[in-house]
Amino acid sequence: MKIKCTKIDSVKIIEPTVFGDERGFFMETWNDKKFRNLVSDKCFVQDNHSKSKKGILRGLHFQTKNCQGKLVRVVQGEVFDVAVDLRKESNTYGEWVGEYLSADNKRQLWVPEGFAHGFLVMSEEAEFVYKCSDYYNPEFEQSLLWDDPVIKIEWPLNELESPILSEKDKNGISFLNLPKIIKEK
Ligand SMILES: Cc1cn([C@H]2C[C@H](O)[C@@H](COP(=O)(O)OP(=O)(O)O[C@H]3O[C@H](C)C(=O)[C@H](O)[C@H]3O)O2)c(=O)[nH]c1=O
Repeated sequence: MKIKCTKIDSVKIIEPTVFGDERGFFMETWNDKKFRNLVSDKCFVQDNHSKSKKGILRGLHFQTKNCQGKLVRVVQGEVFDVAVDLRKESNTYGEWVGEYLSADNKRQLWVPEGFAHGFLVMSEEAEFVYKCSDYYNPEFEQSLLWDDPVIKIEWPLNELESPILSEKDKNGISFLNLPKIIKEK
């Protein structure tokens, strides 16, 4: 596996080693020992899987308690995946990074705790799977506005007027009104 840096120090791109043959391909999508040695000492407690149609934007979500680190990848289609640094002590606080993840490029993104995360579906359909370093805690889940005027994420909307959002995401909070992110478990 290859680990690549992004413009935010702790957000990493992971390119797994793909073994192709006449049957198709094989790859290790997660190996605890390699992940801990090369990426982060976090362990995972929950796997998630979602399917979305083109133009859907899920996010930008974060939890103010039980903050979740996420190892994300796409198993069908393509998304533009975004992480926003919400760690007040970070020198990249309020900055974002975006990467195209697809079933074809097999790239993964490590989104550490303390980030808001979301993605825009670029293909007709996309299936998104990811590992989380803590449990879902709806009581402490927040949605940061996808088009926050301070963060200024450059979503590749292309011909889309605006993305398709859940009611929760339509009513997200602005960066300037962020609650204190609580690190405790
Ligand atoms: C996240 C989650 C949701 N749910 C239930 C709650 C709702 O009844 C239903 C759909 O939830 P939601 O609309 O929040 O799903 P997404 O919009 O895909 O949320 C995710 O979107 C972005 C991409 C993220 O990074 C987060 O992991 C996650 O918040 O699943 C659960 O039961 N467990 C869970 O861990």
